[in-house]
Amino acid sequence: MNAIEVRGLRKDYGDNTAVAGIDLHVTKGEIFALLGPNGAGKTTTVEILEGHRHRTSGEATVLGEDPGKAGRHWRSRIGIVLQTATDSAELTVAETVKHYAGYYPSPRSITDVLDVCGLTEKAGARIRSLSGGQRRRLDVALGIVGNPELLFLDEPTTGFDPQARRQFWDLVRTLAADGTTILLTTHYLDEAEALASRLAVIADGRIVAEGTPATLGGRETALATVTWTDHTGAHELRTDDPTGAVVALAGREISGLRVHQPTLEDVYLDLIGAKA
Ligand SMILES: Nc1ncnc2c1ncn2[C@@H]1O[C@H](COP(=O)(O)OP(=O)(O)OP(=O)(O)O)[C@@H](O)[C@H]1O
Repeated sequence: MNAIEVRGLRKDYGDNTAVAGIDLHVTKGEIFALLGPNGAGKTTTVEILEGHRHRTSGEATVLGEDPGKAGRHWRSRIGIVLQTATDSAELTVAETVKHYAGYYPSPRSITDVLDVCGLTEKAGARIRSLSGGQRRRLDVALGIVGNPELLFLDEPTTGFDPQARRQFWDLVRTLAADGTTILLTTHYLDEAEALASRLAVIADGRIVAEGTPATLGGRETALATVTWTDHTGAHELRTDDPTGAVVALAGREISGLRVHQPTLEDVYLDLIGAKA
C-alpha cells in the first residue's frame, strides 16, 4: 500500500512550468528523499501533496485521498515540519508542544514527544533561549505531536552542526522505525544516503532518476577510478575491475594509490549537469 501516489503531476505559474508532469510513489513506512537543485520544483511538489497548493493537472493521492480536496481528518493524519513553526518566544517548549497537541484528535503524549525529540531537559526553557538545533527539534516535535502517519520534512537540517545533524538523523530513524512514512527534501547528499530507502532526483520540474542510494543513476555499475604515481608520473585508470587493477600493481614501486568509487554526489552532479 502506498502512502503517496503521483501521476502526471503538473504545476504552471503562468508561463513558468514549475512541475512538468512527474510520477512517483512512496510506500508506507519508508523514508523517501526528494533531491534537486534550487528551483527544481521540490517545494511546489511537496506543497501540492500537503494540500497547500493546487495542481494544474495530474493525479495525486496521499493517504488514500486527493490532497486538493481532503478535509480536516486527513490533515490530522499528516505532519508537516515548517521552517519556523512558532513565534511565541515567551512560551516554554512544553507549553508550545501542549498547545499544538490541542489541534489534533489523538495526539501523542507530550512527555513522549519531548523524549523522542531529545527535548526533555529543555521542557521548561523558553523558546527564545533555544539554540538553532534545539529550535529545529522543537519544529519536529510540533510536526509529530499529532501522531502523523506521514511526515513531510523540508530541508530539516539546514544550519545544523555535524553532531546535531547526526542526532537529528537518529530521530528520523526512530520515527521511521515506529512506522511513520517520511518524505524528506534535502540538499545534502550524505543525508539522503544515510536516511532514505529510496530517492528521486528532480530537475527542471521532471524526475531525472529514481532508485536506492546504492543504485541511483547506475551507480552500482559505474566505473571506478584507480590513481597512482610511479617513476614515470601520475596515472589514472577507469575500470569496472578496481580490485584486479590494484592486484596488477602489486610489487611495483608506486605511491599514492587510490580507488575512487562514484559517490552519490558524483552521480547526482552528473544527473543534474546533464539537465542544466
Ligand atoms: N508562487 C509562485 N509563483 C510563481 N513561480 C513560483 C512560485 N513558487 C515557485 N515558483 C517557481 O517554480 C519553480 C520551482 O520552485 P520550487 O520552490 O518548487 O523549487 P525547489 O526545488 O523547492 O527549490 P529550492 O531548493 O530553492 O527550495 C521555480 O522556478 C520558482 O521560481
